[in-house]
Amino acid sequence: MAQRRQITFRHRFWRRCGLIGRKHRSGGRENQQPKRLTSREVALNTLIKVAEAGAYSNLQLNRALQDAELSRQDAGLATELVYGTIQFQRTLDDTLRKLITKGFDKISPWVLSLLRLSAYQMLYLDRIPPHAAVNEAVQIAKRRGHSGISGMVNGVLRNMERQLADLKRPNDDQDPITRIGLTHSYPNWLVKRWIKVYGEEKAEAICAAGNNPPHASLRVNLLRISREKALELLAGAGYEAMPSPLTPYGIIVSGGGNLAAADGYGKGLWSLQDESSMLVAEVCAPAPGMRVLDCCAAPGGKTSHLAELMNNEGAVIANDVHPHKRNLVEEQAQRLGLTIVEAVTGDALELALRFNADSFDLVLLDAPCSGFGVIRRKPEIKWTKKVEDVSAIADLQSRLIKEAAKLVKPGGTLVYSTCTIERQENEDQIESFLREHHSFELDTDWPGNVLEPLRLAGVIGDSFDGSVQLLPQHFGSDGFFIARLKRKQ
Ligand SMILES: C[S@@+](CC[C@H](N)C(=O)[O-])C[C@H]1O[C@@H](n2cnc3c(N)ncnc32)[C@H](O)[C@@H]1O
Repeated sequence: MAQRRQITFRHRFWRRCGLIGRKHRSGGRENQQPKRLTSREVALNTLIKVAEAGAYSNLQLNRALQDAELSRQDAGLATELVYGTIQFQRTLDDTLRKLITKGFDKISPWVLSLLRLSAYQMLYLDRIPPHAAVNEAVQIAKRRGHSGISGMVNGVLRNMERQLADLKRPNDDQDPITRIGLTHSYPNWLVKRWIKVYGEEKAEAICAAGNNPPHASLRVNLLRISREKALELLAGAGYEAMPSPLTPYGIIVSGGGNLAAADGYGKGLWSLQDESSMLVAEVCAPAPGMRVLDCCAAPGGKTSHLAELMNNEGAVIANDVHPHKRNLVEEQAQRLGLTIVEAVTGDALELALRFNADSFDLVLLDAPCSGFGVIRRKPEIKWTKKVEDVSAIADLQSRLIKEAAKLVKPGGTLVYSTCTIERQENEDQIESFLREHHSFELDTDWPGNVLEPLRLAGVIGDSFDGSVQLLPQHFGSDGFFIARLKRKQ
């Protein structure tokens, strides 16, 4: 169970993406001597909000870090504690249940979060001495609760400290679902589904990869700068930057500061985007002058990439159901100097009422999905999503793809993508759509620079059918499904 985890690694990723930053306050505040929270208290407050209010961990942590004004090192620890505790929640609870034989389910939420947070440090973070984790937890319990609670926290964690070697032994459950679920901390229903589709070995690799911190990547705006020049600029600004092996537009970045605050971002030289996500617009391969519809566009990552690939010539209608997200798309387009993007608001289920049938050369449906391809970024979805959510979202996707198809010209292209690895939302959607829509067929005519790295990595083989399922372990990028369909003439 024990793994050496780099405390500052995750923090660097989120800071680079601009999701974590220090708040700059106006003067005078230092005289008021506000009570400063420790990194563990910041982490605990965040975990409590995520558990009780269903807040997104990344947004909640960002807010908490801005308010707390921790040192870079402490912010790194708080980040590690939040992500690690959420990721390994199942395994931590399983361990705690061995020590708390009665009343585990009645423990109040904040005490449970504190126990999990402390257990995570003791079981997974070799750089933190167990006694330090216990002492900190007891101090927090004293400050927040009464002596009974701090006594209980002390008793459970000291007991854990004594049995640590035994508790860290690898899980050898005979049942592969339970073994994988407990080792990598995933719910059994999810592991069971993935074993059924991918087999035991691949399913385990998916689960392991979902616990790895994501790397930061950016997409170069080739209308403004070449990738080589962008690499030079980044190196000059203190980043370690290297070309993505997956896409000619991508750069993988480590070291340095907040990428979203960096000069090149403001000047529209690049956008922050995962490499798998970049492949979607590349598979669309839009030509300059085309009329393109992005059905579910916000915040505009793929919309802006499409417009860049079109050399800012033609039209990209970027639709999203949420009115407040329209600004996000418009801001992206403006920052990148893309004038052909028109952001609109509406339900994609009604797009055929607003636009003429058969009127777009290319329609992209980057559908809302369960998001299991981005568990590294949002670990709480392991615990919040249920099996019935997958069926409900699959039902919406199948209605969306039928509506999107109505708008594609004869001879035009429909691209369907999701950031999930669920067959029901991916391959099954395409199969059932094609069964009912004989005027469409899967299109294997993908750009060579997209196919080559996928072939080299063995992600696609001779039986490539015009769709791909990227798994998080393939390139260390998000799990994504992409299918390209052609409407027959
Ligand atoms: C996967 S995200 C899209 C990400 C976007 N394509 C990008 O690359 O930045 C899915 C989007 O679908 C939108 N959405 C959900 N249901 C929708 C509907 N019925 N009609 C239109 N948009 C919808 C959500 O608001 C969300 O922004």
